[in-house]
Amino acid sequence: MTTQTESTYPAGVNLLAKAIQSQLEKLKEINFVERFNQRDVTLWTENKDDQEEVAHRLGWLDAAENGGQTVKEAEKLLKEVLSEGFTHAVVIGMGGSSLAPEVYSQFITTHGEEQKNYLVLSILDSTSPEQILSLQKRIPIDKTLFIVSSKSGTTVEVKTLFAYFWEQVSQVDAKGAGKHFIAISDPNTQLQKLAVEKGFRKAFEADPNVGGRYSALIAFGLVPAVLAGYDGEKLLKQSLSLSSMPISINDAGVQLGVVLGAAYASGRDKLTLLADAPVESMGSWIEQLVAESSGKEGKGILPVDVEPLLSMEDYSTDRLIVYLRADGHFDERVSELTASNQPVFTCRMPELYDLAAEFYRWEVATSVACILMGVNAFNQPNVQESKDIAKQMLGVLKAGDDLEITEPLWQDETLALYGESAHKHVSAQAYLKDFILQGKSGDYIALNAFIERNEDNEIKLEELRKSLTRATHLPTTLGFGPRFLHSTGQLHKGGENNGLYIVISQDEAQTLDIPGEGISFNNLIFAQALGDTQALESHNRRVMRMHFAINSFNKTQLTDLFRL
Ligand SMILES: O=P(O)(O)OC[C@H]1O[C@](O)(CO)[C@@H](O)[C@@H]1O
Repeated sequence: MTTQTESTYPAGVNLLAKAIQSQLEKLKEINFVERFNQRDVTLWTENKDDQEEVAHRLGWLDAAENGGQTVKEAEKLLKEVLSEGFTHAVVIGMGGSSLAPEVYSQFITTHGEEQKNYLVLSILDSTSPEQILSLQKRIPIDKTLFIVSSKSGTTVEVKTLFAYFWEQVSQVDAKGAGKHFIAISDPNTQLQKLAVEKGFRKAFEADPNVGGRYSALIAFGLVPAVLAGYDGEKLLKQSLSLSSMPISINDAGVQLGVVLGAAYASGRDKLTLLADAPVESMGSWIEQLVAESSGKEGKGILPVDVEPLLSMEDYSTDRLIVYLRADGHFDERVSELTASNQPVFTCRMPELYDLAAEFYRWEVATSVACILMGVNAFNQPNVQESKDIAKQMLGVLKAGDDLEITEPLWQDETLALYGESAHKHVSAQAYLKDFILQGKSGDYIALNAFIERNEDNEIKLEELRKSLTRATHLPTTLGFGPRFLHSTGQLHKGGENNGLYIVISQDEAQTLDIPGEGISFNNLIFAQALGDTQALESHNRRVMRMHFAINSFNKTQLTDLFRL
């Protein structure tokens, strides 16, 4: 085994040198390298049942070696659909089943010269009626291939979005609807059965020994990547360049994992991601991987993704900055951050196919950081809670009953506020100010918005993030629901109790029914917002829900509401 000292680490993290050294000693003490190479599941948990699960979650270590057949089948599929005139593809999936495809899709469009035979790939991971309809407007439905992706095959968003698009496709091609759909799922799931029943064009079986968030280099990532124009063999080869076992203490993934662990041990638990535009989506993928893997048992690394650029004095001292560098746009900013005493680690991705190695680096890094933190990187014990509450609410709505909603703290014709307050106030501003000013050093503010994820809403919420940090010096996060429930949702409930959660829900202008369910997507997204709010409350989190009337969110100046 090679020994390593902190001096082999990049200068950007010199500030963490002592902590890095002590994490390296910790790894040596536990005989990490040998045990990792033997796939010793006790590295992650002492619980026997959990160890059994971990044993079925390490398949990602062999993904690059085993992916050849999937790539061949995906290439054959691409040829076939192109020859039949298909031009577009849409991934219907959540979390691990959709975030890597989003990264693949974004990065290749910035390398147009490498994209020869391909389908225009979009991702649908929302139950917002507006978002579903706006995607539908952007695709020629008769020339679109729907990729229904779900490891478990039972995820509610995937099932309902499939039902909707199956009906839409059937209206233009009643007999041949199945030809517009493929499935990616573990063997023998409900989704695999559905694919047979409905005559899907193809169903890919994913490796069941790989968890959702570690699936970028198996069928869930590879099939959409090939359809988007990547050379699948090249992706696998690039990933192999980093992933050939046995692992060593000097490997890029181990190094990043040690930095994450050292930052966490030094109280820098806010992993601030700075990403160049071509790889901006990589931030969401890392967010899920790191938050869902580490955020449990009162611990966790909080990814702070797509944060608006702040003045140097607004960056709190609980941060580690990681720069995802594709074109060097943020080089100057990185110098400024380093000069103002922030540790910065840079991941370089100048070439398209660097992506594959980068996915692998982060998978190793996350699993190593979790060992150092003493948490199991491969389970998500709190994800089910919001889903259960939402399911129970949908049962109530299906039975034709009304949901029981607590009295608002405050209400006018555009907005209602729900939460707890020690004081009575006469304005929404005063309640919101009280809520935010509970924040103290080490806390963060999370905006959990169950609305359409589009540019206008992103800009609006970005402005709010900026003004919240300016006033409080706290980091902010932004998650669109239900997408974030499959990502940071685990950490919100299972991690440290240091978040202030602002849940945003709204009445949407248009109603969109879910075929065969007797309820609408409007009901579903609302139940998901309420379900998550209640799950957060049950963990004694500080939560304020803002519910907007139809069209009111668009018209409200959020920074006026939050006058701090
Ligand atoms: O692929 P599935 O089974 O639909 O799950 C989607 C996502 O949901 C989660 O299980 C948790 O919400 C993620 O870990 C996973 O990536």
